[in-house]
Amino acid sequence: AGKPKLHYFKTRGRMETIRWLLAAAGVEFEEQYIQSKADLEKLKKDGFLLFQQVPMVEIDGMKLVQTRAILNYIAEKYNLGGKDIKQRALIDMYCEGTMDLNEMIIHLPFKPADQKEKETAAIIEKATERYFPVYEKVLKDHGQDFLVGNQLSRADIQLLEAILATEELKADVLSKFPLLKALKTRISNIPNIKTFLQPGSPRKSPPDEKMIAEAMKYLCF
Ligand SMILES: N[C@@H](CCC(=O)N[C@@H](CS(=O)(=O)O)C(=O)NCC(=O)O)C(=O)O
Repeated sequence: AGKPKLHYFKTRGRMETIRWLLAAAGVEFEEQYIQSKADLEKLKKDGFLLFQQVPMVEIDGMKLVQTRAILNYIAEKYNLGGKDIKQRALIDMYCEGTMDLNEMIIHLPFKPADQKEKETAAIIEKATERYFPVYEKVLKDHGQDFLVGNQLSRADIQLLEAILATEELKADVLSKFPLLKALKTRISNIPNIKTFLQPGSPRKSPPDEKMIAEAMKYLCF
């Protein structure tokens, strides 16, 4: 089978975590950017979008949609989903938490300008009062280099993505979380992830005003 092909906008949005997992697994992928309403309508008309939505990933002869389903497939295929049913349950719990935080962050740019400051403060509050304390305690109690078992899983990768996105909102957000700081350094230095964090990789930059205005034209948030 050829390389996976990702169908989405040239933005982070819901596709960015999929890019992270594929990159961490060392899997090269192609991207077909949706750059107009017509592009999206064509995918829908051609019957490629099961629920008329993107992300859509062409992989192993399938056209997968639904972000979680795509992430689950990639994690399973590339051994990032845990070794047994209990590890899988922990990984699912931790990933749902980081996806809840990440969901707030990806919707922030679409909030009205006069609500941005309040919304950003709410995200920082949730990150530092609800989410990061959980992962800090997990690392403390688990006593390993990774959140689950003693090997890299999607839980570590998705947490790193959420940490970096939160730091873009407030650079010192990890100031009270030494174990998360150490995890960030460890995971960022894993070769495939280090490469993904270098300029020129498929990693997308934070959304800018122009991108948002464009996306608003054909997205219904
Ligand atoms: N539950 C879906 C939601 C997908 C979704 O809402 N996609 C939006 C684009 S984005 O919000 O992910 O940027 C879409 O295709 N909207 C077009 C439409 O719904 O017609 C998932 O997780 O993939």
